[in-house]
Amino acid sequence: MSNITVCARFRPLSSKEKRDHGANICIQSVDSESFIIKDEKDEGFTFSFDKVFYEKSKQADVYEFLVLPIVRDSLNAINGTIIAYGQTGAGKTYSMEGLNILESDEEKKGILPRVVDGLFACIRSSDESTKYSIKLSMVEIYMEKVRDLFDLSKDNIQIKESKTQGILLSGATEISLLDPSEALQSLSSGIANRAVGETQMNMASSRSHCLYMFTVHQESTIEKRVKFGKLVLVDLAGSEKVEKTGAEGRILEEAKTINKSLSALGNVINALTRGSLAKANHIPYRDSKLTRILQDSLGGSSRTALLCCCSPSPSNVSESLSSLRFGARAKHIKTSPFVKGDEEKSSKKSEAPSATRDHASYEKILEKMGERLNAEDVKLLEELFIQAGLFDDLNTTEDLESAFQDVVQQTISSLMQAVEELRFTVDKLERENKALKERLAVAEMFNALPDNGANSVTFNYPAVFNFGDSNSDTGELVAALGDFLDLPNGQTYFKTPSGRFCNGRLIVDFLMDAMDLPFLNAYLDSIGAPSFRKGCNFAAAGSTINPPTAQAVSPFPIGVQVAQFLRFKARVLELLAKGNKLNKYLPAEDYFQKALYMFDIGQNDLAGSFYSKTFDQVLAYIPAVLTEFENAIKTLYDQGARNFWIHNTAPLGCLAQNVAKFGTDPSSLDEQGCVSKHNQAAKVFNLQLHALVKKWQGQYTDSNFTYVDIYTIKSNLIANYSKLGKQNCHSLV
Ligand SMILES: Nc1ncnc2c1ncn2[C@@H]1O[C@H](COP(=O)(O)OP(=O)(O)OP(=O)(O)O)[C@@H](O)[C@H]1O
Repeated sequence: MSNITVCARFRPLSSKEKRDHGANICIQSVDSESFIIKDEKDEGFTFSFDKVFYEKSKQADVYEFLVLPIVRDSLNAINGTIIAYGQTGAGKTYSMEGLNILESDEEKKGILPRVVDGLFACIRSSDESTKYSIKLSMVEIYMEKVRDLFDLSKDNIQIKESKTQGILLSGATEISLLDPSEALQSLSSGIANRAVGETQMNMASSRSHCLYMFTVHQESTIEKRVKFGKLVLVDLAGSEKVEKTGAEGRILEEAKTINKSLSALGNVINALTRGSLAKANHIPYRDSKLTRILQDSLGGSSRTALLCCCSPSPSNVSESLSSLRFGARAKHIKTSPFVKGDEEKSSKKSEAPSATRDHASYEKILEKMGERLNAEDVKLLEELFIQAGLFDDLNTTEDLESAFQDVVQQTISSLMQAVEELRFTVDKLERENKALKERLAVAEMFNALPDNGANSVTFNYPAVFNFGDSNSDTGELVAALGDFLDLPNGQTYFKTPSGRFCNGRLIVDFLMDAMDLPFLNAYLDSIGAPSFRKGCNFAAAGSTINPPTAQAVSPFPIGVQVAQFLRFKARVLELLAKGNKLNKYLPAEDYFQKALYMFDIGQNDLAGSFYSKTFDQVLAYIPAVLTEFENAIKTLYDQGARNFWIHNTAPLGCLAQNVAKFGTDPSSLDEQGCVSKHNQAAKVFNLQLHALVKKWQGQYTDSNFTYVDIYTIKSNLIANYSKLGKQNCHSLV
């Protein structure tokens, strides 16, 4: 007999997924039956199904391949079932119903309206000697209760089993369908009664399993024969992880019930796929209402099709993988003669009067189990039977065996689920632990500072003298080169290129704002009448601490910037002494002592060395860079500077140019996609710089040194880049 037909369907990316990950997808098509999916660790898994419907597939393709053959069979009295499986928002309802069940757009129509058209078309074209009638029932399984969607007062429909008709829903409303448009109206009113909740994953997420059951009744006037074909379409509730949806309270209970019934479906599929062991392998249909109703479809002689709906987005890859694995397992189910035997067994069971209970056999079995198990386990099993209410159902030795297997299976599956949940928790805790350790390291770094914390930072300086590179260059390099930057530099705040290598403001601009001081003018930008009253900026893009070498350029290394400062100071003092009328544009004499001296430099020393040095050589180079820094600080101190802010170096490995140059091998990248070695070098540099700042504070006791941990601030921005509306982290360094 044939296997279940299993297909995978990938919907197009949603707008949220596009916002979070751009156009990235985690699947790569191999052909119309196979594809490769890459998980979070970039490991690829190949899946093959009867057919794969990619993002551009049409609703009609899905119907024609997966459903139409089953619709045709149902008119030949062969039962058929079509199941849509997948995470919330993966496209199950879209595949089943289309955008709206009453949608007349031919392209977007889902499976259901096509089934309706298909059934009526087949009937119209059949020969006149056969009379057909179609009936429709619609139920949903919500919180393990079967509700009639055509009559909500029937909210706990019982599932029965008949020897001739198989599984039946006792008392469920059946509507006779006379034509396609009436059928669609009936479906639409049933759908409107579905329980829908709201989760973060999908605003209109269906929280129940919905079953559409068409019964095709046919009567041959020639053969005087009556036949039935049952066609069941199942739109399952979402298979997502509870943790991801942020479910709480009732929604959490719903999610747990959904997950339980879906894992029961998985267990039934697992048990069925064990093939020849089937005799010894009890199929736990009774573990959930869903599996009990689908008993005929999954294990009987009906034809079954499974559509695994998935998102192609990397953000949903673990859910997609679990849906695909479910589909891959289902592919191995064979409708086997054993299952028929099992059915017969079940029907015998329901017919057996309870008075014939065979307690002697029951005890005999327990005795037999005692030969294999110790007394404590036998006792435990007895208790489990009582808890599961199995005593009342135990009529024969076979019942007992089957109940025993049920209990064992249930215990195994709940243990497996517990292991899976524990694994997930361990993973989560490990991740949290790692993040906490990193935060702790940073906090320790800050605590070690003699003068740390926002409260101790004084924003009370008459002027600022700044030294640095492009991070704080407000026009120095552009003035030096006599060059202009084009837009987009300056476009978001200044509305014109401002000499900054930035679209808007730099950190130094925000700091000046916070200190109620005007933006700093570049030392060389002296055309017009720039005011240097509140300070001066010597930072120039591309500059380093160490002097340039044949391998590394540096427009104005820190030594030159300090020399420029000395010249600036001498000139100011000279002009002040002359009582020049332009003095109002110059700092007052005492400002040189009261001012804040800011430094944001060193990143180019590190990043530049990676072009000519090995990682170890870069690390070995750091002390020389810091010695040069120390000389600059000493010169300024000797000149009367007393307030110093030292910015450490940002995560260089996240700079776009470093990723492009040094990050082509994926193993060189960290979890954020940044070059690990560059970030490690920045951390080593920062640790040594931090120690040096502490040394200065001890050495220059009449001064204030503040170490500014820009690395951590930027790391946090990078880790949260998507929340800031950025497509990657590289624009944040
Ligand atoms: N193949 C597709 N083409 C275009 N849009 C799609 C496709 N599949 C799904 N969508 C859209 O994606 C969104 C989520 O799909 P849908 O509601 O079908 O998910 P679901 O799996 O049924 O979720 P739930 O389990 O919560 O019911 C909907 O807006 C739907 O219109």
